[in-house]
Amino acid sequence: MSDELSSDQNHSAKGPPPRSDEAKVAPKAVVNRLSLYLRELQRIEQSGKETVSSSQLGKLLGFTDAQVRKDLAYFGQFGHPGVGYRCAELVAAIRRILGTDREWVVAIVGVGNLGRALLGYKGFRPQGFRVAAAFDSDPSKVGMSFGGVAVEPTTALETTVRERGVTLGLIATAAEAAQETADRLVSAGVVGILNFAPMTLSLPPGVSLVGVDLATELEQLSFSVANSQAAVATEQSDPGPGVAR
Ligand SMILES: NC(=O)c1ccc[n+]([C@@H]2O[C@H](COP(=O)([O-])OP(=O)(O)OC[C@H]3O[C@@H](n4cnc5c(N)ncnc54)[C@H](O)[C@@H]3O)[C@@H](O)[C@H]2O)c1
Repeated sequence: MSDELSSDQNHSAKGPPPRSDEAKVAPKAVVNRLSLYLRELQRIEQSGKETVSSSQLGKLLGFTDAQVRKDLAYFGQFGHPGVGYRCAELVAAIRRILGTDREWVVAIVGVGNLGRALLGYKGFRPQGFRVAAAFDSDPSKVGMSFGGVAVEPTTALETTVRERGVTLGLIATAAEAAQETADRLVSAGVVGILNFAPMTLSLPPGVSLVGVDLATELEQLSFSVANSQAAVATEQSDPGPGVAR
């Protein structure tokens, strides 16, 4: 995911309340890990376990216990001596920090291959994201329904966004249409945009932007694989301390 989070987190009346000072200074990598902690804690809760230690949580995700404690310390004190973290309590706290302790109303613009897949994804709702509208400029797609959401013409975008209280927009249009789509969403009241189109968007202050680029993620993966292979090769060729080559 690209690092395009707006530095201005000044959300409008429709958005969440301002986050704590601590949350504002947390690096993006820490915020990314919060989502991972949340997912894992929810799984642990579902398995019937009520508490978890930082080392157990870290182990499940491949992090050290120190990393878990340090990340969470950005936002407050959540552990209990001799108990660890109470899962339900930490889930609630992380949801509050991430702003997903309330429902976000989402619109998807561009109902092609990606837009349809996103509309069909059932994982948004449980995390607090309700997809309430979908738009496409192709008249042949208007009226079709995906994941229970009817596709509307882009001419209805502003009216529908306002009427349904949409606050987040997800752009899955062709790249050329992305900026205009973003401008229209923002003018209709959207305060955050998740952009899948391969296009750098320019947005006014107060509107948050996250770009998703799976090619970048694959580059990160290839970098990681290449480096761990190089590390293994070095280890295998290293005869160890005190051994003359
Ligand atoms: N970020 C990623 O990792 C990633 C992965 C896949 C695709 N993408 C990008 O996501 C976008 C969608 O990909 P796709 O495979 O679904 O493409 P697609 O061609 O199948 O779908 C694009 C849809 O956008 C609609 N559209 C075009 N202009 C529009 C406008 N002005 N308003 C509303 N709708 C409009 C088209 O009618 C079409 O239905 C593309 O920009 C693609 O490059 C990004």
